[in-house]
Amino acid sequence: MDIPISSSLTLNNLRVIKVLGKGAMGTVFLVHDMFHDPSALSPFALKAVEKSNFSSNAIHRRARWETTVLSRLQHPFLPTLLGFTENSDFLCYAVPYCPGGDLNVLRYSQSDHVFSPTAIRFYIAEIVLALEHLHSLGIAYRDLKPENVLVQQSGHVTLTDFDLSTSLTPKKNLEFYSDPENDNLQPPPPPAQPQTFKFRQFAKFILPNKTKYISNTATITRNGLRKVKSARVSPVSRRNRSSFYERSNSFVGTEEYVAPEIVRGEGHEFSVDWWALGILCYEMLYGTTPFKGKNRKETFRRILMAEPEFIGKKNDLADLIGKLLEKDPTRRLGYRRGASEIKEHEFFQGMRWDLLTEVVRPPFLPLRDVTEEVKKGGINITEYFQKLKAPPSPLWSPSHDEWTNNVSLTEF
Ligand SMILES: Nc1ncnc2c1ncn2[C@@H]1O[C@H](COP(=O)(O)OP(=O)(O)OP(=O)(O)O)[C@@H](O)[C@H]1O
Repeated sequence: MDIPISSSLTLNNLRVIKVLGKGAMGTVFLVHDMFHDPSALSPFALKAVEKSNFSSNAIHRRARWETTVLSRLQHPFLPTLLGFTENSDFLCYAVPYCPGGDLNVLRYSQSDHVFSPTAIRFYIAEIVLALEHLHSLGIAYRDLKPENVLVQQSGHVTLTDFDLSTSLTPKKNLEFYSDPENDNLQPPPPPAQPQTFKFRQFAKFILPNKTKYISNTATITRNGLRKVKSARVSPVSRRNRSSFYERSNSFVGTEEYVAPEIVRGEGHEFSVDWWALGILCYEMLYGTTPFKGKNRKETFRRILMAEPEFIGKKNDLADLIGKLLEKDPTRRLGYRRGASEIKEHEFFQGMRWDLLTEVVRPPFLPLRDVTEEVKKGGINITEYFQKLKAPPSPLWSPSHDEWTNNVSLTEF
């Protein structure tokens, strides 16, 4: 069953099934449209960013930038913007729901907390195609990590979280974009065409429940699962910018995943994503990142100085990782010819890149559906937000836009 969703969301029609996750920017809900989809056959993810968090302007810029990026994406391994709306207190946007959790959760569900080389080959190949598409649009992702690789109902991947991405190509190719590091903010253009939701039958969630923060950079879930948070360091001013080929000097990303050129504060470009891909491969293979130190300072020192350690006989995967973790970005695999260089590596020998989307038996498939959760009922998202504000005034009426600036989203 396909349900057309218009680019403009009607918040009053949305019912929250559950909270999917929270990040630095906002809360992501699983919702369904009570008007178009009363049985919740096609739930979708709604990210709500609270405008009272916009104090420094940085979150505001990044949220708008993320919607702008999402509105341009048309790729099977990247999300599409299904709808967008905002009022005085919230900015909300909808993307397809990924019921399989993220690669971090999935890795912890494996024996020994590592993936088989076959699974790594599948996931990394899809991520390479997603990054290739982003780079072709002039977007460096800059936040690749297992937590940002979600698993769709089909078992294929979707990258999420584009607020740290940036445009690196000439502005003439990016006329709709407003890079968060520039002042020129534009509202996102509507999705190119009405999107449709496919009927989804779920079997199992692998999402963690509540998380408990242990530091600025990591959380531990109830299952003892480690979840790395983005190490967001304020952007520094740009340098070394040529009119044709822009380089970003922002210091962004998750500390164990940041490339040496970012640590050094040098300008960086698309190859930071190929570095992060190397870290991701390593973590999927060994269950730990290669340069992790006791603290951020030591991690950064190791990123700059240490070589990755490989266990056992060096194979194609280890060779690929070594070439992606080249400290000099100009010698890193992917620097000269982008994704093509990575696709040509021996690890991917025999890979039918054009048929990846056709793979019907990916390594893991989400198993359980959300029927039970939907049966429990949900809450109208407008009511949800209203519950979070200060006690309503006697003059309050549901038709008024009454959200205050001080509400904070919490789990219900
Ligand atoms: N489409 C989706 N389907 C299922 N879960 C999702 C989806 N999008 C986001 N989530 C969940 O919500 C969490 C937070 O989402 P997201 O990373 O986009 O928020 P954020 O505020 O930008 O986070 P961060 O602090 O990492 O920047 C994700 O880690 C994931 O668990």
